[in-house]
Amino acid sequence: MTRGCIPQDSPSCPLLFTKQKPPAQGPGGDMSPAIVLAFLPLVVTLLVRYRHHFWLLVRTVLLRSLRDCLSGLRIEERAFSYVLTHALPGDPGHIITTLDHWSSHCEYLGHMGPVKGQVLTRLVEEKAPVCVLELGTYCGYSTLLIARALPAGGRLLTVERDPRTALVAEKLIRLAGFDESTVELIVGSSEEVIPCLRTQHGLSRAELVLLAHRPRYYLRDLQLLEAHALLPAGATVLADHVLFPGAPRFLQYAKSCGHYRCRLHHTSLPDFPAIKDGIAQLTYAGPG
Ligand SMILES: C[S@@+](CC[C@H](N)C(=O)[O-])C[C@H]1O[C@@H](n2cnc3c(N)ncnc32)[C@H](O)[C@@H]1O
Repeated sequence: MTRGCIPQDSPSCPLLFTKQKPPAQGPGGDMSPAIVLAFLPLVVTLLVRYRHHFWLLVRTVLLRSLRDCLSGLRIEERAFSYVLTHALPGDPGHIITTLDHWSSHCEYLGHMGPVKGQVLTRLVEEKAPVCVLELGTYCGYSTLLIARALPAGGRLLTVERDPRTALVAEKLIRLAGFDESTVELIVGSSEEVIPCLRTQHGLSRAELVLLAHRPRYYLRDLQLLEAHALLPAGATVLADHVLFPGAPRFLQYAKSCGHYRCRLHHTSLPDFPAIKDGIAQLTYAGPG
């Protein structure tokens, strides 16, 4: 192998007469093995302590990306194919349990899951809302939970930003047997959709709102709902994932602004009981 440079000990090398700099060391290049060994217990402790988070990362990022590349489909599309071949059309409960089964045994879906699902179902049944608004449809799992618990004549508007995900959710919702008059799927970003809900979708108030899109947008969207007078006094706002990944500014606002009564349902991520999470339940006292 030849390399295109002048050997440094050659008489023609100009560097021979100048003081040579030591070659640059890479990061940690001159680190003694003793220092490396000193950090080893810390690294091992972190790996052991956060092994569940590490495994979650592997399942939701690495394995998912690999399967996306190999199949040419996205996870929601693969989940829908499974539902088509394994679930009973027209039976939302069966479709919901089929998605749970697929997520536990095949690929981690990152949906709400059965434990949080029970909290949601119980609240919808208890509050019997005429109108529900959901932000963050994803594949339609929580949409089906809400839709099947609605009182007769109840209506659900669900908002999904990603058109390809929304296409899957639309098919799943219709497969479960809900028509447009019961469940309307709106494709768009929450911040653009909320100001048009009254004029374009005939929603004057939502007695129950599920925030399930991105925790970092919860506060912004809650304030948008307030500003557009879409929350009647007594309305329930449920917010998923307030502890993991977490919505500290949203919780802080809800607890301190004086307009909400706040309750936290402690749960965990589906299939990861060691990763603690929570659903916040706010009760709106009205603007006064
Ligand atoms: C965690 S998933 C929702 C899970 C779903 N509620 C379930 O359990 O089946 C979040 C979804 O919100 C959507 N999303 C993110 N930001 C959004 C926004 N600003 N407006 C509407 N949808 C959004 C994402 O595309 C994703 O599909």
